[in-house]
Amino acid sequence: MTSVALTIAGSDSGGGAGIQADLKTFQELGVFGTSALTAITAQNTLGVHAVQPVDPKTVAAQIRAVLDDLPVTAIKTGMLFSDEIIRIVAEELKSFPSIPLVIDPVMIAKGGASLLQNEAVLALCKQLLPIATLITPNIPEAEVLTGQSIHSEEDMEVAAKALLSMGPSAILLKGGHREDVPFAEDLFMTADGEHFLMRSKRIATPNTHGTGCTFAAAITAELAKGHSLEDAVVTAKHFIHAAIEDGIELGNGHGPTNHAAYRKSGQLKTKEVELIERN
Ligand SMILES: Nc1ncnc2c1ncn2[C@@H]1O[C@H](COP(=O)(O)OP(=O)(O)O)[C@@H](O)[C@H]1O
Ligand SMILES: Cc1ncc(COP(=O)(O)O)c(N)n1
Repeated sequence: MTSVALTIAGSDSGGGAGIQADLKTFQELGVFGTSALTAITAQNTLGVHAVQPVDPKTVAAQIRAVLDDLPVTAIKTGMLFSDEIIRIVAEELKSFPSIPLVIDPVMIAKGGASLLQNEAVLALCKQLLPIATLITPNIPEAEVLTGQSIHSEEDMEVAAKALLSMGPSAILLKGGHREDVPFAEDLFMTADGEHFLMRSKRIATPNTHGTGCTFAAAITAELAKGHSLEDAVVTAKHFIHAAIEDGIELGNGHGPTNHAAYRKSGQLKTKEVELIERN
């Protein structure tokens, strides 16, 4: 049977991040992608030029239209932009508690533009984190959500525990922004206390536009196919590593990753991704 995933996110006209990255990733992993658009951004590899949020009622109507008819088996959220959109998304999703929900708490684009209004952070914490199967903050997002600064593996562990206390079942704290270390290391931790690190070589490239969206979409696709959360995050790490390694030279700024790289490699699990168990 065809697996179906839903992404609730913003549009990136440049095609590297947002809903476009999510749908390409779903397709590459053999999952039928559906979407609910939260905002239109005029964006390219150099930055965000304009943001037009979608009317919250229209966001809700898109979610309902998809979930009332199609057999969605995993949902992801990306750019949500406002308090009103977050509240209405949470309200809609509360009726579907059995569908795994991945929340990527998107806040700031690589070029520095805000994709989440400051006053919406509280709604994100109160309305969405408690119903999430997994949250996937990067380091700056985890710093905003916890109010703690993160500079080391130990800081990542403390922040992950603080974020789990806000209610999600699990967290994947992405370490891509720790440019002081030669590896790209992400910490996975569940509310049940399981945790491991996923470490890969840091690739020297400016082409990292949409890495967070693509990573969370790959996890969602794997969950939609019925894989466990642990297997989904590991496969997604291989997917994003291949996509960054084979990045595409497009535009004059932060170019996109290559969503097709993992499939083209024959879904090869590279030795460059190392799992480090912790207890
Ligand atoms: N230069 C890089 N080389 C290899 N992996 C990277 C690189 N930058 C980010 N990653 C990985 O890409 C994923 C997304 O990471 P991150 O950049 O932290 O998130 P975001 O795109 O949300 O800011 C993580 O698995 C991270 O470890
Ligand atoms: C519409 C939209 N959503 C999300 C991102 C974040 O992208 P990144 O993964 O590069 O942080 C973005 N730039 N645009």
